[in-house]
Amino acid sequence: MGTALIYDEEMTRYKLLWVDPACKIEVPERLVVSYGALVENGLADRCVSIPVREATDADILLVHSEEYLEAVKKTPYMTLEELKEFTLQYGDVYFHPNIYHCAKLALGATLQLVDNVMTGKVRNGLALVRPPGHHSMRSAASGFCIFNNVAIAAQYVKQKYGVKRVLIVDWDIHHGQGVQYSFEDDPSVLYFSWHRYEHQKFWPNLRESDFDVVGKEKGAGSTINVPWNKVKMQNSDYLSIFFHVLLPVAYEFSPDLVLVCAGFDSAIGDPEGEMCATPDIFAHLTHLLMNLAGGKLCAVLEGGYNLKSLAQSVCQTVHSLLGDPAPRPANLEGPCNSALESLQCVRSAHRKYWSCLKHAADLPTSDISTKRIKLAEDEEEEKLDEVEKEKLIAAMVWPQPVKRVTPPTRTAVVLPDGVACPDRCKHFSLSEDPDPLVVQKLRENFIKDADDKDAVTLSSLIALVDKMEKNEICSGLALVRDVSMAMRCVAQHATTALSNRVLVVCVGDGIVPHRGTDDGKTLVVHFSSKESEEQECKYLIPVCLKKGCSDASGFIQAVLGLLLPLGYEYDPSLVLLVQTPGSGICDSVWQQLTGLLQGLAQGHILVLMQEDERTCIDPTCSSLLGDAAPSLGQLHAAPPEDVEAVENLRQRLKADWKLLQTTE
Ligand SMILES: CC(O)(O)CCCCCNCCCN
Ligand SMILES: [Zn+2]
Repeated sequence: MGTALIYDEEMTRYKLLWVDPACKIEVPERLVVSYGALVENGLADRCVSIPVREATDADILLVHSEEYLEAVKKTPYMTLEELKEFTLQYGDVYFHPNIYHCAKLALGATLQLVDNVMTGKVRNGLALVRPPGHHSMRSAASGFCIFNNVAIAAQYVKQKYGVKRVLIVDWDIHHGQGVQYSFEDDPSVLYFSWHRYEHQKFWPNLRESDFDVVGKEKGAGSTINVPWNKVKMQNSDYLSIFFHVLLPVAYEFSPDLVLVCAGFDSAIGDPEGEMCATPDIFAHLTHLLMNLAGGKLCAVLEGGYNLKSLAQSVCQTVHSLLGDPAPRPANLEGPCNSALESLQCVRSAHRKYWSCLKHAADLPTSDISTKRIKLAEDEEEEKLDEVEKEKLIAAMVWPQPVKRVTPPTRTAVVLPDGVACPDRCKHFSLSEDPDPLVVQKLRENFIKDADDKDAVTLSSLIALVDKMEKNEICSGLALVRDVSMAMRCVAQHATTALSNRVLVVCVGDGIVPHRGTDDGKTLVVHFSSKESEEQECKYLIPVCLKKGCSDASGFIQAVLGLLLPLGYEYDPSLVLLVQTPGSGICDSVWQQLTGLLQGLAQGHILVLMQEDERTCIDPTCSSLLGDAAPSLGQLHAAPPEDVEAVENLRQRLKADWKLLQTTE
């Protein structure tokens, strides 16, 4: 299934008609450069183009009041003076004779997107719209927003499709208070937002944007606010929040649909956000959400005011929606102290609502709520000259995102004779006889007692890894007689011949390679149900889960809160995913794991399985080909000893692996 792109240039036909410093950044060029970049990069053509429609009154009244709608309906006939007058009653927003029309198109575009995703015409998509929506409230426009596109879309799918649970991820740098107000007592809509806050000093300066506002009555726990109390947040800060707050809760919540308030003012260079996360981070944020809800993800443009980082971030998002491998998450360090403080506060505030956070630490000693009051007092803090600051931010530079080309072959498979090659995959076997030298070396190192068949298989694997290195093949699956031997051989080849870093993920109680773990060339993470005799060290991490990998909840929480942070910080060039017999892992969990790991190593993942594991071939290939993994359904609480085991591991390893930190 494809990716929808919904855009109409009519939405560029309104703009600010008078002087207002607060609104001057919201310009038509935002859409022009975004759509232009998609066309220029050949991305628009790869999407399914869906036409916009005008939202109806009924659509708008799903969230907004009649009196508000009636008032907005009058604006097309107002004079300039009347528009200015009308605008004064709201904050940081402007009206224009054509903005009501455009607001109906923005909402209509959003609803077209959710209709096409919900009816299975497409898997996911992006609605490139303005005016944005997440600040507008039942009876008020706010923050450039007229109608609350995403909040209405959530009500719309609940009403029209009987959707039980909707996750809204708001990665715009402003708090979408309009969305929060719409669902604060509604447990069926989980609203997650991070936002520049600076202890309530940043717009919209609301007390209810802080981490301790979690929703009301039945909705308690279904509002997650992550305040950024400092600027210059980086990729590591954003990923830490995904790994240790959003993803664990999202998997426990198990939404039927994911809506994204896709604001890109959280990217570097933006005058509003003043953050330092690079556009390619949106490749990962998108990818990490794409295995939820069976892949049903609707991204709707909110903010983004640096025309260069906006266009790049939009392209990164669409690349990922199309299933293109993400660029490697280069040189991540740990979250900064301020981000850690927010992370700990949010996890602590939600401890009692989400079993995945049950073991979260208490509020940090330096309780940041007191800072809120103190800082609010000394308002006259020196304000950097606005113009100077804007010049500095506009002068920010960052590396051009790497080109994301999908290799000619997406997935190659090495199978025993007589096993059919799954469709869409390419059967891989050695074109010519194995190089005698290579075989000789293999014999010496790995296959003393094995027969010639092994030699051919191992030579095929080496050839396959070489083609992945050259980006001729993206990913691979091999069914082999002896997974441990194959694992050691591939790891050895990849680290020596190709001088790469290899992340080896072992699932099941097989044997793990000890080689390479001391010099950091290999990082081995081994999930099993048995206490390991292996000596834990920085690069050899045994994860012992009571029920092994058979308990979906315990396992997926270990993947999200432990394996992904390790993998992203390690940043391998190849991922080796090995399933040893008796792992007990079920297909859908295995597919989630395979899907999530493809965010690493530019998607270069080689899966090794025992040759008699025939049933796993199709689900594994489906995931390697970029199909979304099936939803795991609502997860019950993980076995307490597993949550504890992962928590203890994190505490022990966080000195070496900064992305594992969850407390100051
Ligand atoms: C969609 C959105 O969240 O990006 C809208 C942001 C509105 C910002 C209002 N204040 C602007 C102050 C200018 N320095
Ligand atoms: Zn914003």
